[in-house]
Amino acid sequence: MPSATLDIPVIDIDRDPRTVGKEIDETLRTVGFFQITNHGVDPDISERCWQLTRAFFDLPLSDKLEIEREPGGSYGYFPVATESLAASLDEAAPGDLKESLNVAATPHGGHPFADDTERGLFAPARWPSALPGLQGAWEGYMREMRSLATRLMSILALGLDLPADFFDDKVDRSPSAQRAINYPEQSAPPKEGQLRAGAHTDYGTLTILRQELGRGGLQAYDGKSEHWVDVAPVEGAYVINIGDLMARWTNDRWTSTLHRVVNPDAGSTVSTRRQTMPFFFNANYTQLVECLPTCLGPDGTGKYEPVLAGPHLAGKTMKSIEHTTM
Ligand SMILES: O=C(O)CCC(=O)C(=O)O
Ligand SMILES: [Fe+2]
Repeated sequence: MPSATLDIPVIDIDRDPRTVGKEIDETLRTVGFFQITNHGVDPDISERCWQLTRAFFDLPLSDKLEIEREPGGSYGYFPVATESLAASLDEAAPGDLKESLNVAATPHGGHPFADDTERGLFAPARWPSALPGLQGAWEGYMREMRSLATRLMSILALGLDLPADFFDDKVDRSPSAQRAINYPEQSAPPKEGQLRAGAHTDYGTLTILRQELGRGGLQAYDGKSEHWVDVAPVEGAYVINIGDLMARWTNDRWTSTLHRVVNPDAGSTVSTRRQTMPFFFNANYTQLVECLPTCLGPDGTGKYEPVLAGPHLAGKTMKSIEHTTM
């Protein structure tokens, strides 16, 4: 049952970055989710990408399967129910009622890969021959997302009392990923325990999600009241949350909040198809993630062992695909 106890704020980020950083710090200590407006993303680039993505999901399955995820890979087209996000938290669950398209960031500035896992996180994208405009539209949108993510990281740094450029050299070769999800109409009832997206936390530093106006379903978990709370779509806004790596980096000052996407009411007379586009931003593959200097505990230490960002991410991603019960 959704509850009104937890407020998911809408934050105008086109103000003094230090003030915005402090508001975000407050939010990430409690809710873990917020929405942003005045974010500067070019609306034409965003809209073109959104519409072409809808056209991709409308293609015949055979055209989409042309770029199906390769065994062992984490990019490309995932047909309905081939991934279970709850499995990333070791919960056995049926596959999520969604299909998705997943594209890796292009490598930045020709840096050598540390190993094959890093190479895999930057796997070259494949595009459907039936929709030639899709590649250009996605590349433009991913540039917008990367620049917004970098700006947000600098606001987050200020919120943590760190210099504005603190994260710059720690995320400039980030193996980020753009994903688009289509949650189709549900003509048959879901299986027991089957959701549009099972309860999970995100894995990396930051997620920037565009969702569809008037088609809800995303819910965040409020640990205090033990209720799921709707993240209602707001016109022109992006939903922002942090992932596990960022929570670890901040020594749990900030929360990587559990979230899920619930099924629409059965027998709805209006369309319940829903599209979203989350952009997952990460830290550089070889970045050592150890407690930030402003987040140390009272005894001057952090509670977690340092980890390398890349292998931490790769381990989580594969779990959600390999442990899906179909
Ligand atoms: O589609 C949504 O609203 C959320 C999707 C999500 O949480 C994810 O893909 O990690
Ligand atoms: Fe998520």
